[in-house]
Amino acid sequence: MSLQSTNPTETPIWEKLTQHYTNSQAKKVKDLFASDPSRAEKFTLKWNDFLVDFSKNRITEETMQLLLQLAEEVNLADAIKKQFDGDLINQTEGRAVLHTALRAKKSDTILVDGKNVVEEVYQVKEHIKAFTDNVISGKATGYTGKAFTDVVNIGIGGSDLGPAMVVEALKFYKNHLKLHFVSNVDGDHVNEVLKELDPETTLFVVVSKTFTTQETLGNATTIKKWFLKHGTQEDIAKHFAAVSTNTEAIAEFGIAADNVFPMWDWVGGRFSLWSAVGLSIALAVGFDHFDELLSGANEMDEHFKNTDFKDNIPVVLALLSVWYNNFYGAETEAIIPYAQYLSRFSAYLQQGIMESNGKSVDRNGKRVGYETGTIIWGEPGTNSQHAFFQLIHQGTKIIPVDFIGYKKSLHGDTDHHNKLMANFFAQTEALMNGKTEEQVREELQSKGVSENEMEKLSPFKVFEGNKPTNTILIDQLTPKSLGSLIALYEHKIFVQGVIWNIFSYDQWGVELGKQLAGTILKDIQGSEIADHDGSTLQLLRYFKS
Ligand SMILES: O=P(O)(O)OC[C@H]1O[C@](O)(CO)[C@@H](O)[C@@H]1O
Repeated sequence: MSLQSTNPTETPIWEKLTQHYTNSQAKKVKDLFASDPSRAEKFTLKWNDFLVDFSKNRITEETMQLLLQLAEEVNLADAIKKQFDGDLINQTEGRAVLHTALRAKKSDTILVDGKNVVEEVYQVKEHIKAFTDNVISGKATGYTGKAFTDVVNIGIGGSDLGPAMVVEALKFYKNHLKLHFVSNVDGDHVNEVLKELDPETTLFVVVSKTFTTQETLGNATTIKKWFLKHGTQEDIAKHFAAVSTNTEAIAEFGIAADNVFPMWDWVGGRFSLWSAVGLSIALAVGFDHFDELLSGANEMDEHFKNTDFKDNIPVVLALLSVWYNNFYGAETEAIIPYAQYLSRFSAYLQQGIMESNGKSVDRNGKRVGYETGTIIWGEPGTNSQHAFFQLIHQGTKIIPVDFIGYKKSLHGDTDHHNKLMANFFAQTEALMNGKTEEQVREELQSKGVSENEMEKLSPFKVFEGNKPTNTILIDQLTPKSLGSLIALYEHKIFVQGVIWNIFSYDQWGVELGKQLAGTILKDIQGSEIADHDGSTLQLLRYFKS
């Protein structure tokens, strides 16, 4: 069954939201705090070990009521049900969207074409456990009988970013295996990784949902050639594993059937780290930690599925994002984790969010008349403060920011953690309150600055404030809380897609470039160059000369 197809701008509430936006412009968030002592509490959600404070947004209770009404009018509840039930909501590819089934409970039943996919998921999980236990314990060995020391994940996009992000995020929980990731077709990437490896003790995991991706097949072939300079064709069975829906292509590549992990077409690449695509995660931190990651995601799934929209973290964050994107014209959102371990988190979400909601055609196939997907960017705090926060504080653009931090550190050094978190809290406070001219003058006066100098300097030192932020404060970075955090953003993506009436689970926009690269490769390798525009022709001729 397909999703209801109503454009948000056609809902009765849209006009009211537009008016509400116009009427609320004069209000500053810091004044709203002054007039309402319970504001922080009103706009905070507590769930498991998460605290989500969204009170520093340009919202009132009325704003939230109207946005929640929007969620009703686009029939979000029905859309959520359809997704979890395995309806074919990825209509342009005729597929169900069931990354949630990958972290479902063993007792759950989720039917696709009349078959309970949870049973298959658990069979593959057993396989992942057995395989990773053997590699980690040293029971599985390389072709000379030595235990594995290194693992290389060969994949790109969803077959790289998720595993790479999580392996980095869970570094604290890691075992002795050294993980490497090869994604870029640029030979520098694979060559630099190969320099570090011993063929006798390295395991290669080729991850490609389709097993047709140029970059991944190119890198896998280069690595296979390198390996065959040391081991034999037969030894490949010990050193290569693969994850894909395309089992025939894997067999052709020469990978032993025991080392092949299936994927399903009801899992999108960017939502696939919960499947065998996460093999390198399970290798890096052990199956039990991988399973905890999944259970954290499952708890967020339950929260999302069963909680009233007003208390539902992914729904509330999605509505706030729509508020800024569609009414304030905010084009970007920054995601700033105050956790070095989450250094790849924004890069991972760039694919998740931008590949999903970067669409300009609605579910009726018509060009949308409103803004859709936000541009996502970010780096960990405090580094980002010393890099681009200037623009967020004093630039002309409105950039909503998610601040993600942890109450307890993993390293246990209170001094470091207190300093980090002092910055975390200080930034959201500064972004909201800003600094008035009066405050600037007082400050300058106290430093003995002359009236004349003060006149000149104060405009530059004023901070407008009123910059929106969400604070996501989690108890500690554990596999479980990470699973919940990732799932939170996955559901936020879906809610926004429903509101914008777009298909979030296809990615046709990346196809054209791939096709043209195929044609141009022939131009580069052959003697003739086919017809192109003047610029491309000139560039190709210059490149070949
Ligand atoms: O896993 P595959 O099939 O190699 O695809 C890799 C990536 O390529 C894309 O299809 C497009 O970039 C992504 O959606 C996907 O994650």
